[in-house]
Parts: sequence; structure tokens; C-alpha cells
Amino acid sequence: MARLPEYLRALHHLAEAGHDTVSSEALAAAAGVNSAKLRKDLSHLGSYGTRGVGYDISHLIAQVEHILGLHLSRAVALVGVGNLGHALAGYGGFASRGFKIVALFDADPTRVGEQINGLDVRHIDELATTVTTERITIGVIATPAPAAQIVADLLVKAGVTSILNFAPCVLNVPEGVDVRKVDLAIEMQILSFHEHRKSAALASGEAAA
Ligand SMILES: NC(=O)c1ccc[n+]([C@@H]2O[C@H](COP(=O)([O-])OP(=O)(O)OC[C@H]3O[C@@H](n4cnc5c(N)ncnc54)[C@H](O)[C@@H]3O)[C@@H](O)[C@H]2O)c1
Repeated sequence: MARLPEYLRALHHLAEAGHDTVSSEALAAAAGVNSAKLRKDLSHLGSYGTRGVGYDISHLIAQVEHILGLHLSRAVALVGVGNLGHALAGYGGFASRGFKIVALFDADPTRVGEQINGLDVRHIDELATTVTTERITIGVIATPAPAAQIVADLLVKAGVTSILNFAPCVLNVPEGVDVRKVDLAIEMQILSFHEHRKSAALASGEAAA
């Protein structure tokens, strides 16, 4: 499942570049996996490609989007419209990937009423009613960490069943609610570890020479 969004990104990229079909090798290279794994993954979807032609890109996009449930265009609420929230709300690329941010919330009255990308920032007190009227199923939290659990509780109470958390903290949610966490600092720390190992290897190579 985790590889499907990578295939989808690569397929959209190929379609935008004007391709109609793609070989398993080219798609695997674009998605950063090996081609045997890709062929096996796609065979589970019932896609085998045509010998000498490859995979029909638009058909495969439709299949992967169907499996990921993206054909339904998910309604998303974003809570916390500060530095990060502004950037996310202003990004126009989510709609073509199956998501639509339909509502923005903040607790700061000075932010309420501001327009970003055609949406008014609403007060957090309006969350429950908006989740119902806009049929929101995914909530994005971009508040400071101390507010994140409070916001998660409000989202869950309102009926949201998936949360993407950008705040650096662990959220407690009831069973049936999915939480994914994004933390750029953790990714940087992993890269830092690799850098550290590379310089240590270089230093020991130089010492041996
Ligand atoms: N995951 C990452 O890679 C990553 C990267 C950058 C920032 N962050 C995190 O994202 C969060 C936001 O960062 P920022 O720089 O945009 O902060 P910010 O202070 O600029 O914005 C936070 C916003 O949340 C609002 N807020 C506070 N409490 C709220 C509540 N109870 N309900 C609704 N809104 C509320 C504030 O009014 C403010 O507008 C922080 O937790 C930060 O650590 C994560």
C-alpha cells in the first residue's frame, strides 16, 4: 500500500510529460523501486501491462486512485493557520492528487476571516458544524504541540476519522481513527546520521591511507 502513492506520483508525472504508456522498468525507475517488485505489486491490482507496449498510464492511474479511494476527492480540514498552515493552505497541488482542503480553522481571532486560496479562515468553534456540512473526513493539525491533542479531540468528536499531525507530539485517539505524523526534523536527523557515518568512513579511509 505504501508504494502505491509513489507509483501514482510517477504516473501523474509521466502523463503530464505527454506519455500514454510506460514500461515496467521506466515506471519502476521513476518510482524508485525495482521493476520485479513493481510488476508484482501491479499484478495484485490485476494490471499486467502489454508485452512490448507496457502499461496504459491513464488506466493505471484510475486503478490506483480507486484503490486509494482518491476518486472520491476527500474533503480535508486544516487546523492552525500559522507559518506552516499558510503554506499548506496556499498550495494548489493537493486537488489533483485526490484531496481538497475545504475549511481552515484557527483559534486566534486576528486570523479569523483572512482569505487564503479562496477560503476564509474560520474560528475553531465552528469546527463541529463545518465537519458535518462539508463532509470532512481528514483533519490536518498544524498548531503548536500543546494545542494538538485538544484539536485532535475536537476533530474526533466532530466525526473526523483520519488525522495528519504536523505537531511534534504523540496524539491519543480512539480505535478506528488513523493518525499519520509528518516530522521534517526526524527526517533531517536521519540524514544527519548518514552524514555522520559518511564522514567517519572517510576519516578512517584517510587514516588507513
Ligand atoms: N512536521 C514538520 O515537519 C513541521 C515543520 C514545521 C513546523 N511544524 C510544527 O507545525 C506546527 C505549526 O508551526 P508554525 O510555525 O506554523 O506555528 P505558528 O505559531 O506560526 O502557527 C500555529 C497556529 O496555530 C493556531 N492555534 C493555536 N492553538 C490553536 C487551537 N487550539 N485551535 C486552532 N488553532 C490554534 C495559532 O493561532 C497559530 O495561527 C508546530 O507544532 C510546529 O512544531 C512541523
